[in-house]
Amino acid sequence: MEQLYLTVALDTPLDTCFDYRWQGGGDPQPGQLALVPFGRREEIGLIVAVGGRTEVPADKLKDALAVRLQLPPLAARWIELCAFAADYYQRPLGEVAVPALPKNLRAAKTVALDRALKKLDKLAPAGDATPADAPVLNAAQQQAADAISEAQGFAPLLLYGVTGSGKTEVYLKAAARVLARDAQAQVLIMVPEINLTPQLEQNIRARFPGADVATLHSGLAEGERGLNWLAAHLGRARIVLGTRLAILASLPHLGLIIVDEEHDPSYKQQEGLRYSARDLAVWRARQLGIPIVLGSATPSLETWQHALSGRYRRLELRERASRDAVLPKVRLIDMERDRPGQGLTSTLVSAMKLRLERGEQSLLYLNRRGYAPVLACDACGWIGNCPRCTAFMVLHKPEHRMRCHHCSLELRIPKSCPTCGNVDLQPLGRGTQRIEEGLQQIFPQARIMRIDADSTRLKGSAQAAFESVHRGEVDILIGTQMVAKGHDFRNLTLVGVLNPDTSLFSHDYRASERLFAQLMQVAGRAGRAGRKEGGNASEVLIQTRYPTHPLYGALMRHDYDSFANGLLEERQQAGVPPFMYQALLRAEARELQTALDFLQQAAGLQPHPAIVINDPIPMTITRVANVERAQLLIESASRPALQAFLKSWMAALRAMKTRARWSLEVDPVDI
Ligand SMILES: Nc1ncnc2c1ncn2[C@@H]1O[C@H](COP(=O)(O)OP(=O)(O)OP(=O)(O)O)[C@@H](O)[C@H]1O
Ligand SMILES: [Zn+2]
Repeated sequence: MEQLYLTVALDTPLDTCFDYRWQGGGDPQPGQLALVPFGRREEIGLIVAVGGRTEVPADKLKDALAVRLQLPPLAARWIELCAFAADYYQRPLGEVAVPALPKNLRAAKTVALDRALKKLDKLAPAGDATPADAPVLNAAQQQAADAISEAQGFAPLLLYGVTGSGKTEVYLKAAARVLARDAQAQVLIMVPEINLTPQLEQNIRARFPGADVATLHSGLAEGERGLNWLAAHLGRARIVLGTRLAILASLPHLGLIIVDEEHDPSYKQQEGLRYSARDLAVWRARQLGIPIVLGSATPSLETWQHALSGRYRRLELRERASRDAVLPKVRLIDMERDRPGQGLTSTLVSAMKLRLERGEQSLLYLNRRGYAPVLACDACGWIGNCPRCTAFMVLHKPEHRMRCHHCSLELRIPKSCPTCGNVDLQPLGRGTQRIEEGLQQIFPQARIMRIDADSTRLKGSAQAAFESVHRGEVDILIGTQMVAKGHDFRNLTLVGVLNPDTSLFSHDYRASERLFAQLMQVAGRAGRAGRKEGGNASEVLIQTRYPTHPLYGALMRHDYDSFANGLLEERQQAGVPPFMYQALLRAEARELQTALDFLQQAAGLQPHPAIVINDPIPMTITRVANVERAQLLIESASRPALQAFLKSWMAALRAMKTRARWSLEVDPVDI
């Protein structure tokens, strides 16, 4: 028999694939997984080619140890998707494809894989229970759903619908049609946060009792994640609901992609392979020639620009869906006139009181967790800095700790000032914990709940918290952006926004886009069910020192269109994305100078006429966990030119000798 060689992609920074001899029999296919010796370890890799020849000399060639023949190969289309991502984000194929697989499948032993396959085999197919009733779509929803179903081939559609306009129903209708048309078709529905999956999952299962539904997100236990991944890969799961990592799932019969809240920053992976799941989703839809729906009340400027230029088709839902529901009235509270006590103005307190009397819920939004952002000494001016970062230690009172939000260091709260001994240390500013404490004093009878990253550390606690809000066991909810998006609160008629001003004057040109989206989203949690008999009109109260700022003006008018158009004009004049393409080279070292020197050298490697290479600068938070960090911004008006430059530049960077650790990010969002 002819000798077989496997070309295998491995999860390593070396930008190449590796050949192995295969003497094990069977019929290994590209797209299957192989266990191979690599250095001193054994690793699972993806077989990208199987052939009868290799360039590697016989004495250098090693044997592959095993091939997972029981696992049907990943489709060529899937490998192409990974190869595209690898190419675009300047990574080797193996660093994209292998980590995209669930851990259980990548294990050196096959117990977990075999068990999962057996379990799936035995699992009864989804039943034929009667689907839950769907509301009758309104005319705008119907039109949007029709447009999606009628789309032929690759069709990017922006579903631009105000908060509470019933975008979910449009997704479900479009999904139902795809599933009905083709007995194998699969639909991928993506949401930005794990917290949003349970509510939607329940909804989907009730609506599609005959279809297998699989969820994919980082909150799942390994076993379950492996099982769900396999269900998708084997074509069993007809609907896959997931967060950003689901974009790299194997879906051999994918017929429709839906990206809910497409503007959400969570779609951007911020470590390792820094990909945009939304951008990859669009690429995947194009590759497969299928429709993709990007849904949002506040589309990203990138998507908005594509809709304006006609590359994406815009479908609109201008009205709220529930009977009698209208968008809430937005009012600004001038904090110079109505001075807050405990962080809350009297206007806001009265509005909350009214809700309590009527048995309606209020939501307070403050994007800052902890008790106070800093602890200080009035006597000598000492401030509680993190010893390892250029950042303050955040006071966490219920946990009796000072915490650094950058390196996670925890310290005891000092009883007295470390410099002068003063025992009267003052917390400055307010986080969610301190607001919660104030609320308990103002409304001792009210049921108050705080939802933020600290209150929901335990697995399942976030879901439990949201469920109790939905059940009406909470009168006042205080939270960070976790509570702002997506949730369909039915009895909430007041939203109070605390302290949004800090983002108004940020040096980051994306800050106002983000702030506006956040405020519109959180405002959108109020008044979704329509006005009850004798109930309050829903309202949003924003505490600000800048009541005349145009951003707030646009917010009061619920006018995303002109706000977005205005921002796009500014961006075009300033020559920033989406009118410019960027990449960011980051370097870290013990000494800042080492990082800066590396970047300086990198900047001088290859001048290029279509590329602007800026000066290296220290990052805003320069030191994190005793590591100094600097960055270098690369820009070009042409994406292909930038891509071509990065390719050869990366090769040159890899050849450089430096003590700095570095990484490249394409389309960075935090600069
Ligand atoms: N045609 C309809 N008739 C009556 N109620 C509807 C209809 N469509 C949707 N709804 C209800 O309207 C509410 C809001 O819908 P949904 O949560 O889908 O809004 P959304 O557009 O996703 O909003 P957001 O952008 O704020 O997440 C839900 O409670 C939903 O059940
Ligand atoms: Zn720190």
